[in-house]
Amino acid sequence: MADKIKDAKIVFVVGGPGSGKGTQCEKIVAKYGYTHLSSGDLLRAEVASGSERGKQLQAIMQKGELVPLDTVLDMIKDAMIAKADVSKGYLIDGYPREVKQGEEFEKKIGAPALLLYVDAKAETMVQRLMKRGETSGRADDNEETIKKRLDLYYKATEPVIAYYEKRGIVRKINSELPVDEVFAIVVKAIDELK
Ligand SMILES: Nc1ncnc2c1ncn2[C@H]1C[C@H](O)[C@@H](COP(=O)(O)OP(=O)(O)O)O1
Ligand SMILES: [Mg+2]
Repeated sequence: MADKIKDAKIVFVVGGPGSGKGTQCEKIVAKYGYTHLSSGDLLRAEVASGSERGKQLQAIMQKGELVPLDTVLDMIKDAMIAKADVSKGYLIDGYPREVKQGEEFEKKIGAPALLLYVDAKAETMVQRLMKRGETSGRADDNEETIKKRLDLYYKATEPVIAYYEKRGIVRKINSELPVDEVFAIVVKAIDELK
């Protein structure tokens, strides 16, 4: 099973909260038929199921903290295997959140072909999240948690970008631009893969 995954392209989509990862992933799915796996969405689905594990996860996410590494990785791997027969590629959205998560992913699943670095200014991210919070129903889209998530992003996740930059697979995407202009840059990066 894991062998099948190895043949598909793996794209890490990394960026701060509210930078526009989900928005761009949706467009990539429509154009390229990739499988979109948002670690946050997988976790929120577990919370919504009302399971005991979900309750523990919710408490962690509400504080803006990172959930245990193995939990997220197992969920991603299961979801990848479930799509292995039909998937042309995988968008791993919101993961790795820290360098260690990237290392574990590569040990258990495979190496990414590309890292899309969705880059927006902190003020932009805060504005977008506050707006999204009006309708998202997400427990972490509030001012206090947003600040913690941003701090953690700069501390834990930015080193991930530096780590993969050394391998030459990082493409920086200016996500301050309007959605379609951002996507035009994304398309160039993905087309390079072929
Ligand atoms: N380029 C862009 N210009 C303006 N708004 C954008 C944008 N990209 C995303 N948004 C909006 C859509 C959402 O309401 C909010 C957060 O986007 P998102 O895709 O949910 O971010 P993420 O998945 O990185 O947390 O910002
Ligand atoms: Mg998202």
